[in-house]
Amino acid sequence: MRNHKNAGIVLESRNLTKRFGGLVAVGNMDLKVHRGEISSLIGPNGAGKTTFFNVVTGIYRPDAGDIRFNGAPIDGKKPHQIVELGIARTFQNIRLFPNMTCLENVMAGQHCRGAAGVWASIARTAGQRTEEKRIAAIAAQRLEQVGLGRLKDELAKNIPYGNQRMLEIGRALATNPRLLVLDEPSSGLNDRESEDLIVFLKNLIKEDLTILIIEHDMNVVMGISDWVTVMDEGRKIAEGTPETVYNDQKVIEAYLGRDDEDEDSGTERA
Ligand SMILES: Nc1ncnc2c1ncn2[C@@H]1O[C@H](COP(=O)(O)OP(=O)(O)OP(=O)(O)O)[C@@H](O)[C@H]1O
Repeated sequence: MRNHKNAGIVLESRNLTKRFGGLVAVGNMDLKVHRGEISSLIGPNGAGKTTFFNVVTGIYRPDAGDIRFNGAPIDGKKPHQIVELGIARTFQNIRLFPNMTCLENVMAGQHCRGAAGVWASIARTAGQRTEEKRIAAIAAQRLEQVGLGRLKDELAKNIPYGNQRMLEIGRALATNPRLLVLDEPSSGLNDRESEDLIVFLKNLIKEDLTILIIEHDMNVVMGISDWVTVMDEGRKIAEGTPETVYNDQKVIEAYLGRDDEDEDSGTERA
């Protein structure tokens, strides 16, 4: 049985389906994310994980099924509305503004949340200057939190890759989310950076935050997750504690492919 840290369900999808033409990228996905936990979504390439995230964060409308955030339906809402409701995300391929400073990148995250929008803020009308200062102060705090305070005036394109990943997380945090959705945050990080990321994320959930993460690195998955859901070919094929899932035959087969390879090599999947 699952031993929940907290009984509340932050995010729930029921029968969620997204098709691309004849391809069922996500099919009848039921998923529950519990408050204050780190839930991982794993599965082989093309399993439908990012598509699931894209539906949750409003990039795609689902073809069927529904999604609830804190009990209220969110399917069909626009990405900025979903941010306003308290879901922030990062992307598999880093999406920063390369020619803006680190501080400006994090500030942009908050502007996306505000009613005025980023373009109005860039225009810097008199009435917005105070707001601008407030936003800069919050952004500076978030930069410190992700360990990049000293780089605030550097252009995003000039900082190391691992720092860019943390900058994206800082930008997401600046929207003050209740649920942080991270698409392969350890991708491209070295072992040391991945370990630091695990510690960082574990500390984050102590702040009453919930995390849903797509992750390929099994060391990260095992080290971080309270609960793991496994997708393959658009479907949920398993869920449970990291240990349960890691030893699940269906999961081992999904990672190895469905040919009759050496069965002992199941422990090598990652
Ligand atoms: N915009 C799109 N148009 C058509 N097909 C798409 C689109 N996005 C994803 N797909 C297809 O949907 C399926 C699921 O893709 P998705 O990117 O969600 O998988 P994934 O589990 O995130 O994979 P990976 O781990 O490689 O990122 C794949 O077959 C993919 O080719």
